[in-house]
Amino acid sequence: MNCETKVVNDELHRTIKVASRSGRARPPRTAMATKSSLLKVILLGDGGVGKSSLMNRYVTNKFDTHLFHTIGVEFLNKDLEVDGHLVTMQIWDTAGQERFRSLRTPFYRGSDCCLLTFSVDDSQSFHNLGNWKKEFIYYADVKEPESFPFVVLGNKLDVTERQVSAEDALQWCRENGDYPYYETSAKDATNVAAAFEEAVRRVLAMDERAEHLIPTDTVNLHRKPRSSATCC
Ligand SMILES: Nc1nc2c(ncn2[C@@H]2O[C@H](COP(=O)(O)OP(=O)(O)OP(=O)(O)O)[C@@H](O)[C@H]2O)c(=O)[nH]1
Repeated sequence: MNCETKVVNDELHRTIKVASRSGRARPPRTAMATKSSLLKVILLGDGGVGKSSLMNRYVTNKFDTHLFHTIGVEFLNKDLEVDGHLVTMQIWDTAGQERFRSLRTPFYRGSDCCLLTFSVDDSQSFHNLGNWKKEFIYYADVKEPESFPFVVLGNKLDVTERQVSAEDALQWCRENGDYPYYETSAKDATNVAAAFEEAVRRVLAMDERAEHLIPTDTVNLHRKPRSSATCC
């Protein structure tokens, strides 16, 4: 793959695990931060739907018609500014083929957003979205799946023969958690940046909500004092 791509080793995996955690356990990023925050965004979906191509298109603006299947995981970083927030998006591309399952699942933990990807010319890849979501929630150990930010991508929009309609995809998104849906083409770059930026917006919105939930230790001033026990 591209020379910027880093094949993840165990040492790096440990570092990433310490840096972030799923289930929104870490403190929220400050609004309008001057320092860049690190966001881990993971691409999941069947083999061949175009996950590596989407990542490469977004980060390097290149497209390759003859990509090898990903084995395990790879990632690329991209710095960007979204709505005044500086972020470094760490995009994790995973192997979609079933035979590489055990090589990809250890890297789900710590993801801030999951991009569930299918190809609009492959109905099976669309029907498998639910399985990808389940696999992610289980291995990432997501504590609150209902509020976890998923974004759905229907890739290969440039192909002429579709097997999945936009209506069906939108319905799946509505019924499974009201997820944003983007139809993309890694080949001609349609909507690729918009989809990744939406992932960042979803994460930042989660953080802002978390900031408003300030836990307070309250004392009930109206509670009757317990009658003092008689001594001896
Ligand atoms: N026409 C078209 N082809 C695409 C598009 N995106 C990817 N492809 C092609 O689809 C094939 C598979 O793309 P990959 O990016 O390797 O797919 P993947 O999901 O990463 O596959 P795995 O690594 O096996 O999980 C390649 O031949 C790409 O050139 C697209 O938007 N349009």
